[in-house]
Amino acid sequence: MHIVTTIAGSDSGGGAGIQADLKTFQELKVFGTSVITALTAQNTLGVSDVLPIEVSFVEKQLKALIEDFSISAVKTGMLFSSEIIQSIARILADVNIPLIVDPVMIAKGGESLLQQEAIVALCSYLLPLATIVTPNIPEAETLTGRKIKTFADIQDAAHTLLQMGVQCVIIKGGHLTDNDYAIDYVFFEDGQSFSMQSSRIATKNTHGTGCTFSAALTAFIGRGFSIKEAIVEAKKYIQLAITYDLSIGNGHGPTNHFAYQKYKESCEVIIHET
Ligand SMILES: Nc1ncnc2c1ncn2[C@@H]1O[C@H](COP(=O)(O)OP(=O)(O)O)[C@@H](O)[C@H]1O
Ligand SMILES: Cc1ncc(COP(=O)(O)OP(=O)(O)O)c(N)n1
Repeated sequence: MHIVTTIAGSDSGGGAGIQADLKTFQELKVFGTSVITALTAQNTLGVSDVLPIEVSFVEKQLKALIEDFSISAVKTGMLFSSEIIQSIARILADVNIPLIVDPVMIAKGGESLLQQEAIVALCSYLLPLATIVTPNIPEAETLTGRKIKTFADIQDAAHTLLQMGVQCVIIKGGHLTDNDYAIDYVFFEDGQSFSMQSSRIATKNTHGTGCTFSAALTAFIGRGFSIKEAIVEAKKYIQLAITYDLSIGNGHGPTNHFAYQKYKESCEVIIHET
């Protein structure tokens, strides 16, 4: 059994964070373990409060897992503070486990999930350890300090992130809503790149899409897929999870984790080598 770990915040509403990650891990047949960095009081309408976990206790959770399990991939989501980032980076630097960093910053409703001053720590301590980083467009803008409007801007941002020491950058196009397609752009440290295109689903139920995509990626990497295979399969997982979305709650509903195993053979993702 492949064991994977998520280091992230809890979403009481179950659509994002730790809960989305563990549901994805279960569907993709890996054994999920977790390190909780913060509790959020959250539902489909937004985040009403955040309670960060003490740094020493975040460390204890991660050390407990590393001491006992042979972990085949780790992902990070909501990390909240510079102190939490530095402490987990110190521990992860001593183990050789593929690391997927989803640089979660702001919830859909605009509430902050990462303190502003923690962005420097993310770039200095965690990104150099990352196998893959998965920013959406606003996150890529914040990490690189540059506006992204064109494909050339996306390429520039990816190269800046690669220079920070990341091996592979995926800039997700979910926020580029002026397009009939949801296109994600992938760049590797050796200069290779490709884009993945799927049809854009017209729905408001996209709570937790970023968490779910990066969790699927972590599960496939943990199972031993190549980085490219894992990225394409994770794109199929999120495409189907959004296509068969769940209208739960009164705001942005969650994605559907049951869709992938049922419909994966029929899911089309178009790859363009660039
Ligand atoms: N409406 C949509 N239809 C299809 N795919 C989408 C849609 N919205 C987002 N995606 C996909 O979901 C994944 C997560 O992207 P995004 O929503 O940009 O992340 P985040 O939740 O971090 O903002 C990406 O693969 C993106 O292309
Ligand atoms: C606890 C927690 N972690 C992460 C997020 C953000 O999730 P994301 O997948 O980026 O989805 P939306 O916020 O866009 O729905 C979160 N809300 N809570």
